[in-house]
Amino acid sequence: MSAPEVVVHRDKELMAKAAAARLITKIVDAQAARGSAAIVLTGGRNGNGLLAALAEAPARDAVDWSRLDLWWGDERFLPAGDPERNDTQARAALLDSVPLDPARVHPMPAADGPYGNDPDAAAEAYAAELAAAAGPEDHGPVPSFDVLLLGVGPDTHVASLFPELPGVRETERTVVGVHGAPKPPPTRISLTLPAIRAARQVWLLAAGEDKANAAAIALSGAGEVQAPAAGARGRSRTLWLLDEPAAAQLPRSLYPPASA
Ligand SMILES: O=C1O[C@H](COP(=O)(O)O)[C@@H](O)[C@H](O)[C@H]1O
Repeated sequence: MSAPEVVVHRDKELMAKAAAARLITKIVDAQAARGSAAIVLTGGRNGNGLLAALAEAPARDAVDWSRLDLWWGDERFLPAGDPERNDTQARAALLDSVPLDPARVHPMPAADGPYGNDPDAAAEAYAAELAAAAGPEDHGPVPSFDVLLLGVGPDTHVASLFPELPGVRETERTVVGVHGAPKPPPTRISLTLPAIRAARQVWLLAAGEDKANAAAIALSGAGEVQAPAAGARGRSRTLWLLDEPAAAQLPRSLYPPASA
């Protein structure tokens, strides 16, 4: 697992634009090297901000959208199309405006879908979908995602892994149903830390002063059960993309001066 690297941008708009540019480059490189790319999307303000910036970026046309696999790191377990679902928000921010192959877009099941109102069955089904997409070259029953995006909550949650809840302690399953999440809605589906750690690169996004304490805790040696963001690491790279307000409580030793 890789050690965290920190990049700080002036404000959240610049952070979103820079992250979008970085993601376009990663996708283009992966498609050139392997024919396709696999990305895991996150919900939340910063994840959606990145997608909106990507939609606006002229370089988005460098991506072959038909050779891109999209997965989700977590989902709010609500009916399909609900405005609070992460996939609904991602479609509005970017996905509806690019020529994706629908067969390569893998939303997590909805609460009015084939598993009914059973998030555990829905999580099991998503784990099976991931396992079916994994090949012998992959590291376990999930594909080797090129980039896995994560927003960081003010309480250090990532995906829908919240401090001290059972999901963050999971060591076997790749996807779990989440019950009683402290952030609404209480019922969710989430990748687990073992699934997150199968990604080549994990990028954690945090902007705004309400994220400063979470970033400082997670980057200062906290345990992953108390601070799930601390356990989110990529196999080859773990990148924290912050704006200055979110980085305000970090020791300066953690990042070089003023990235643009
Ligand atoms: O509920 C969620 O929250 C986190 C963080 O969101 P933010 O708005 O505080 O940035 C998000 O990463 C996750 O996907 C989402 O379901």
